[in-house]
Amino acid sequence: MSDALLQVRDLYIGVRDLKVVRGLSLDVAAGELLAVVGESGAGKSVTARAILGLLPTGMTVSGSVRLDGRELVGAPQSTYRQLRGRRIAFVPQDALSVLSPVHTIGDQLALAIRSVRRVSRKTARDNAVAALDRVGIPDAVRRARAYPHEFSGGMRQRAVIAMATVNDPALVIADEPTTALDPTVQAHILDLLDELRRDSGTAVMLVTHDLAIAAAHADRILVMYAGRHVQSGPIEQVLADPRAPYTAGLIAALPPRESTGRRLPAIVGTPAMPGSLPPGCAFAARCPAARDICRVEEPAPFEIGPGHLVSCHRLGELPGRTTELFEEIAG
Ligand SMILES: Nc1ncnc2c1ncn2[C@@H]1O[C@H](COP(=O)(O)OP(=O)(O)OP(=O)(O)O)[C@@H](O)[C@H]1O
Repeated sequence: MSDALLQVRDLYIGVRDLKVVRGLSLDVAAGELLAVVGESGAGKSVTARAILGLLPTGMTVSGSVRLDGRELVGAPQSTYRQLRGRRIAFVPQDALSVLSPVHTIGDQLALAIRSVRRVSRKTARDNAVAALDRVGIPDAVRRARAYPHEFSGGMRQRAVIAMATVNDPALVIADEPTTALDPTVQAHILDLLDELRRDSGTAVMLVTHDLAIAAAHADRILVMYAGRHVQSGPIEQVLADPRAPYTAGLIAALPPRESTGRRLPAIVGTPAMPGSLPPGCAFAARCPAARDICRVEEPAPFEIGPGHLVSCHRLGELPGRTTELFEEIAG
């Protein structure tokens, strides 16, 4: 059994009669950054929220989620309340959804600190200012007295990261933390997450639809499609050898590094949705390599190298460079 900090096994998430995540397994090791990538509707956000115990009412979870070896599926809300902000923390896309509009940023941080550590108000306040300073908020003493709506989007996201990391969690789950921000601010926030990870050894599970972000920041990657595992492994290996056609299609659609490069088409068609999943591999309808078996049976993850898994029936029969599958479409 792996001794990862976070172990998710055979996770199913349902809403009404639909299964939006189907048999997903993943690990996050201490100190690493796992990027979870896939198109809209792949189930990235609900997976993140299931791990945090933050799914909306009405959604059901089965399988296993272990943090520090402790099972969380089926645990009472009191267990999650104990863990969140201490061992595991959340950075959502929308900072305003986690910041209180009626308290200053400094007060919110000080409260978070005092909920975990027995320190005086003054010490909590000083630590709050230090936390804002650490995430690059200028003039932190003054800014600690401001309310969330007085911050820019980028500064608010920094404040949320300060809040998430102030009690030194082992794992931060960040769900599209930069999607709402302009590209320069995005880069600063991602660099900040890298920096915090380097300085304090916090593991990060980063949910993103942007493969370029994963390529630049992740140690390992998990590619999802229609609630299922497609490919996972060390980032360099997955990028260099995207064995699953869906991964290859995502890579083929990345803008070229040099402006002279030829931009390849994105994967044709629209993502499969939980209400209308075909039998077999959910990607088959969009996959240039699909054969009969793909339309009948769902592929299971197969280990092609240490910690490198691919879910594809055509695994052994594809061209050496799988991105070619998509170049052919380009004509
Ligand atoms: N509160 C909800 N009620 C019903 N269905 C939901 C709810 N939240 C998500 N879903 C459904 O679950 C599936 C997975 O959604 P999820 O948000 O996890 O996808 P995602 O990969 O994060 O995509 P995106 O990048 O668009 O957020 C989708 O089909 C979505 O419609």
